[in-house]
Amino acid sequence: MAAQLSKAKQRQHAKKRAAQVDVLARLEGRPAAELVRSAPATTPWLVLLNASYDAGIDGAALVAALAPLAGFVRAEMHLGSRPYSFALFASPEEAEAACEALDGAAVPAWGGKTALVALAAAPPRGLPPRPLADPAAAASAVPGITLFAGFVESPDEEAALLTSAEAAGRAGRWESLAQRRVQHFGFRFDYPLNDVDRAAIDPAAAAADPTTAAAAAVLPDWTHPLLDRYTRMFPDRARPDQLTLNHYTPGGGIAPHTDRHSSFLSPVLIVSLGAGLVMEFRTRIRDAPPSDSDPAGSSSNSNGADVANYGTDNNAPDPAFRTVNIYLPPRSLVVMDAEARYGWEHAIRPRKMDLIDGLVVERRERWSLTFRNVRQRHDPPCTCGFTALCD
Ligand SMILES: O=C(O)CCC(=O)C(=O)O
Ligand SMILES: [Fe+2]
Repeated sequence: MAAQLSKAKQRQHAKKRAAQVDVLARLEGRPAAELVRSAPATTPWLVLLNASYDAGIDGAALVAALAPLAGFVRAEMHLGSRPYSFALFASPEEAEAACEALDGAAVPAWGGKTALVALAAAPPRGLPPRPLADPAAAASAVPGITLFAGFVESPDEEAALLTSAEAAGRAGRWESLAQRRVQHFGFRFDYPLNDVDRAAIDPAAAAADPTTAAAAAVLPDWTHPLLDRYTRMFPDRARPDQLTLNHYTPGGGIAPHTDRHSSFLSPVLIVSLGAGLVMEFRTRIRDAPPSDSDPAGSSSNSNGADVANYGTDNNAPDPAFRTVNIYLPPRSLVVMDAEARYGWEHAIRPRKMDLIDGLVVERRERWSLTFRNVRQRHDPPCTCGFTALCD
């Protein structure tokens, strides 16, 4: 520990540290001796006893204190409800030197807070799984998901899209829902009715080409470069004719749902703007009994207008479902097709932060463009076979 402390301060520090070790042992459900040890280090892990998102330190602040220390590899945080985090070093010796340097030091990146640090007796257990960020991993975990980072080609293009979206909003188009606000283009989704309104939004355009409603649906000019790009990537696919623009502030979200099968065809496209975010995908485990947070035992096929009911823990996955978290970076496109479109639900948990690469990152305002093709009366009905989710 920082050597310059007086004897009295050292005693005080040791007491605080012991109290935090007790908290660690209680929350981890293991004796302290299995969790922390005194020198020499036998593992390359440190326990940062009083540094976590709940303790007021986010991922960036945590790393700011650790990155200058020799051999620092990475940190592992919990999303919430723990006062501690973990740090991995390249060797036990480097972990020990880092512990010596940091324990008892006032850390500027933590607002001057005094660090309480211990050598870990074993690697951490029970860390939350990292959201998938790699497109290949996402595609194999949720069949039918294709993630394209950098679909919107530059921050400038992103800023221009957001300016256009905001301008449309100033024209009074925002519709406020429980945890987000939306604007519809082409065709409007009627949440109380739980179906798309098949009368195209732009009646003049519809009158100009009354042959098919799809041809008459007009998406705003500012979306055309994105749709052209998508059509070049997937020349065999129909050009989307419906857009829902969603706007979320931190803490907002969307309940688990599948975009209504009878309202929309496949695929569904989501472009993320302004900020990235972790999206939850889930599919019911066959034969799992209905859980408390899903009392009817039925999944929503509602286009996500309602407020999510996650029971007591806002972050715990529902055991009745196989759940996969995928990080959607800003400017990315995710295409949900096949099983991902029809057999899985997607959701955004209403919280203010996400766990990205082991670090808690505060959410920022996010806009998403959800492009779809309306299932018109002349289209065949859905025959997906995912009966629980199909209307
Ligand atoms: O904002 C998002 O990324 C999801 C939106 C969505 O699921 C929807 O509009 O149906
Ligand atoms: Fe959706």
